[in-house]
Amino acid sequence: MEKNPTMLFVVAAALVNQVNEILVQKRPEGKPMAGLWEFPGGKVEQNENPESALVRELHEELGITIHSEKMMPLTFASEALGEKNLLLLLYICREWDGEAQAMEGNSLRWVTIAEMRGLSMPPADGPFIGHLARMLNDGAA
Ligand SMILES: Nc1nc2c([nH]c(=O)n2[C@H]2C[C@H](O)[C@@H](COP(=O)(O)OP(=O)(O)OP(=O)(O)O)O2)c(=O)[nH]1
Repeated sequence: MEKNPTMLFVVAAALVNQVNEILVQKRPEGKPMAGLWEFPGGKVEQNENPESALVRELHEELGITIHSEKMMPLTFASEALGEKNLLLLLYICREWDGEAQAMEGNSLRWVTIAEMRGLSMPPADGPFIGHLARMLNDGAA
């Protein structure tokens, strides 16, 4: 990333439970886009790869452990975000260890795709909903 300091590199996960609901969390007050619902995740730090960043973020935010072989790349978004360019990688994951809890006090919700369509989410996340819908309807995930 040193050659491209304007890139904001973020990873996030669509955690899908046994009844095809997806976990979303509310961005807390004081952060950009506060109050919007997002997929759990966060910025990739220096010397991390995307998968280890996602494992770390989900452990910090939700107290769960995911294994890199259980996370499947789903899609990505690339768009301007202030003076930077957000590159947001979305993974889908159906298996993890532990029960998701709001370790950082964020509100959490398990939502269906239909419910997700009614939530206010960051602009980059909009196209993710259609990808997830196709994935879940196909039974491919
Ligand atoms: N986690 C997550 N971030 C998203 C989503 N959609 C989206 O545009 N973003 C953006 C919002 C932020 O600009 C960036 C994530 O940054 P963040 O501040 O939440 O990350 P972080 O957890 O590493 O937080 P921090 O270390 O800066 O406190 O990605 C999403 O669905 N999930």
